[in-house]
Amino acid sequence: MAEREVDIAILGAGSAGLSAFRAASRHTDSVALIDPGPLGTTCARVGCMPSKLLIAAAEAAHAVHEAPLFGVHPGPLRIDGREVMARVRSERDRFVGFVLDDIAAIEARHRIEGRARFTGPQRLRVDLNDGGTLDLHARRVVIATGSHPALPAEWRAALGERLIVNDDVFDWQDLPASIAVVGAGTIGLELAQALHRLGVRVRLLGRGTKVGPLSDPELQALGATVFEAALPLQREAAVTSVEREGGGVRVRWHTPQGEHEESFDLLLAATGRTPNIEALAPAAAGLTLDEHGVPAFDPHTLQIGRGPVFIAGDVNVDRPLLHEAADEGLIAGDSAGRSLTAGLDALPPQPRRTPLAIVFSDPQIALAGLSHRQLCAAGTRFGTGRVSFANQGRSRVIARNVGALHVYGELGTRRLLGAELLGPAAEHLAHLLAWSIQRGETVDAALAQPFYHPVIEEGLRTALRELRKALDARATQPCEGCEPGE
Ligand SMILES: Cc1cc2nc3c(=O)[nH]c(=O)nc-3n(C[C@H](O)[C@H](O)[C@H](O)COP(=O)(O)OP(=O)(O)OC[C@H]3O[C@@H](n4cnc5c(N)ncnc54)[C@H](O)[C@@H]3O)c2cc1C
Ligand SMILES: NC(=O)c1ccc[n+]([C@@H]2O[C@H](COP(=O)([O-])OP(=O)(O)OC[C@H]3O[C@@H](n4cnc5c(N)ncnc54)[C@H](O)[C@@H]3O)[C@@H](O)[C@H]2O)c1
Repeated sequence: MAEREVDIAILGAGSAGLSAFRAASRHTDSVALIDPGPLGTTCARVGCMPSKLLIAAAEAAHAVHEAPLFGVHPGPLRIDGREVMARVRSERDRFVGFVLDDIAAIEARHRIEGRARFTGPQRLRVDLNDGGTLDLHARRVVIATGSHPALPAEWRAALGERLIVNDDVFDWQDLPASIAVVGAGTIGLELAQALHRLGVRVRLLGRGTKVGPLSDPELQALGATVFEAALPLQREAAVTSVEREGGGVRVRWHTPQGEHEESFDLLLAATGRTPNIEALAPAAAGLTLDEHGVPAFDPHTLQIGRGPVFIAGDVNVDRPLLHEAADEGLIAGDSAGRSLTAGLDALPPQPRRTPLAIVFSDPQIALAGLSHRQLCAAGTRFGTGRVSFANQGRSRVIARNVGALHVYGELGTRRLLGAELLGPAAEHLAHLLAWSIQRGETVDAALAQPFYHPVIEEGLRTALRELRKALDARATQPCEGCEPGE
């Protein structure tokens, strides 16, 4: 068995691991980047990029479908599933290719192709892809192993290859005729709506009342109404049985309205993700996992306790988004590198960006800064500025006048704290809001910025004016609808 010593071992060459490698390499040349593959990152291979490619095709189909509203009649819509999927795959491959080029540019002595697990606090065993084994002594370890789809084991046993996850969708040669999508979180909503718009018979089953990540009760209720109108969605749907039926699947579920059953070609499980940590044998490194299956860590150093192990990206479950994974990788790699000389006890905390999350549904959903739930949980005294997009000028002009925006500001300081929205151009409005929040701006400073006419940002101005009124009147948010203890 081969043996080796390194200063820093990085487990996983995804978005977090690659950032960690770059940051760690500024401190020492003795860095090993370990991954069994397939390489190319979740984001580029089976996540952000291919899902947005599928959504882009769906938006094109939807634009044709909606064109008669403007008096434009393009003729019968024909969707060629093979062509749709060919573009998704080829553009996906292009994005993956860039990542593979970056990895290939890393000197071979730094790269280890294999699957790592702990055998001791600073010891790793790597099952090499070539069949060999490597025992590695690493002074520091960065865990950046990502996550995998979580799905009920009994569904896999019952459905075999008819049960799919997001990874499978992006390798399709053609679109299926029908699909049940279980889980109305971010992945379920994005993929179900895209497939629906591409002519696939879809049924999206959400087990709760909520659709997507909105936490503001008013917006949650609006979101449920909007998405129930936009696609075949059933909420409070508990799947009671799944079984093979001919070449497809038979799904039965229960809702407050009664029992339901329907047949589909496939069942797509979009039921959340599990961190890739158990297989690392964390106990061997002395790491204990909390109820979410992750060890306690400092989000400003990514250090686990005061030990030699750091954890970055989706594997720590904290902020499972691409830009956060990249940031966390940088912080973890840098902290691990600094600790080689500075020791493990007082690593400098590094700043984090204002939270920002966007769902590419239609209408888009976005959260910036602190969510309504977080503000309630912290007992913050805040006011809310609201705007509906129903009669917002530019939104109506382009027939995208669906949704609403809530912006939260602190009573007293008048600082913007957070926002939640569902509506047109939410991806852009959320950036403006996140940037203002990060700069520590008050509602008055935000309103002093220029607003053109006629633009969707004028809706944001209306919400800010409403917030100013609420703060002037000292009207605080009573936190109605927040669950006890939140
Ligand atoms: C369908 C979908 C759509 C998404 N859309 C968006 C979006 O639009 N915007 C956004 O911001 N985020 C999006 N995300 C989330 C985003 O993709 C992730 O947050 C991000 O890719 C996480 O990066 P990571 O480095 O933590 O994990 P990964 O990129 O998954 O990297 C983990 C690496 O660890 C390796 N590994 C695993 N186990 C071991 C081991 N034992 N030893 C060594 N290596 C190991 C794996 O092979 C992998 O290469 C989406 C995710 C999905 C699934
Ligand atoms: N646009 C984006 O930025 C984007 C897109 C996709 C994914 N992501 C990231 O990936 C993460 C994971 O997404 P996700 O959709 O897998 O997780 P999620 O937590 O958003 O949604 C999972 C959903 O599945 C439901 N669920 C779980 N078990 C179920 C069951 N047995 N039956 C029915 N429903 C069940 C949950 O109630 C939840 O609503 C997101 O939190 C997000 O950070 C981001």
